[in-house]
Amino acid sequence: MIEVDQLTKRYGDVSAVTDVSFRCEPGTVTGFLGPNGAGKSTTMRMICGLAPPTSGSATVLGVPYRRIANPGRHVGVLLDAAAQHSGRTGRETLSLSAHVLGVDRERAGRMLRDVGLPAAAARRRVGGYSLGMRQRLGIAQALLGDPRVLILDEPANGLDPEGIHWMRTLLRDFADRGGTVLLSSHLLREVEAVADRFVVIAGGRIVAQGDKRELLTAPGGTYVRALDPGPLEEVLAASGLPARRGVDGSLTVDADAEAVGRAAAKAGAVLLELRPAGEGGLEELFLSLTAEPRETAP
Ligand SMILES: Nc1ncnc2c1ncn2[C@@H]1O[C@H](COP(=O)(O)OP(=O)(O)OP(=O)(O)O)[C@@H](O)[C@H]1O
Repeated sequence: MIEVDQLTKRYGDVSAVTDVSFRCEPGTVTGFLGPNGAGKSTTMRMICGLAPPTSGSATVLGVPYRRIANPGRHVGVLLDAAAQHSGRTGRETLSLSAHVLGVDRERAGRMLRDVGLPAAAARRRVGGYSLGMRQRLGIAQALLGDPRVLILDEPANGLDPEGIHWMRTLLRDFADRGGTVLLSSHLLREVEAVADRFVVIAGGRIVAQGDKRELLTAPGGTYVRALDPGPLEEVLAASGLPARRGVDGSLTVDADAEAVGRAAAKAGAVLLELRPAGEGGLEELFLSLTAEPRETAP
């Protein structure tokens, strides 16, 4: 279980994270999504005790992370795969972690094989690893202590398609055995395939969270994409039907298709798509929720 309660982090004048609250339950994978600079890493660092919050709190397994004795035996963390010591081999890296955690070295060897770093790869120095190999090593490290919770920041970065598939299966199995997973990723299709719940953050604030089914089947309304969205947006606004613009230029309108179609006809808009909102899966939801507010002409 992970509980995040009104976490806020400011760096001087920069509000990195503002009033963020969510829970991750055992037996579930929670996808933590947001555009670059949204506040995902900062939130995860606060959960893991690496950045003190300006206000608010976070607990893992009921206590602040820093109060967990030998945390690697309870919580597997992968925040920055590039941060590993480049002069050590993969095997040395994991043996050292096994020693720190009090895990037998045989398990370290097994973990390396399990994550796809067999003997030849494990004997090489980490400095010569590809990003995908570093991620695999980081995942082996996170799993080494047989934890009940996994906190992974962009674990699929740099993995090849086989690696991404492997990761998905691993996380699903982990959760199905009662584990708790919090996972951030830019790979929306992958998150959609594996996560049970989503937390979406933009500009440091939570813009949506909930069950996958609830979020992806939710809002109703109409999704419309026009060759030039500007005039349509103006007619919609003048008709009392304000639209949310996605970063792909689409508009989501709280109205039925007929009302939007009539507005489009009035605007003389050339439509490329007109359909119920929510059919475009996680990607569409993400784009509509995380679009930057548009600057209006003076
Ligand atoms: N140490 C720091 N000092 C100042 N500003 C910071 C610091 N760390 C993060 N920020 C700022 O906080 C905001 C959130 O950054 P964060 O790294 O948490 O975003 P993110 O969602 O993880 O982004 P990405 O997907 O690009 O990794 C950004 O505006 C970032 O510039």
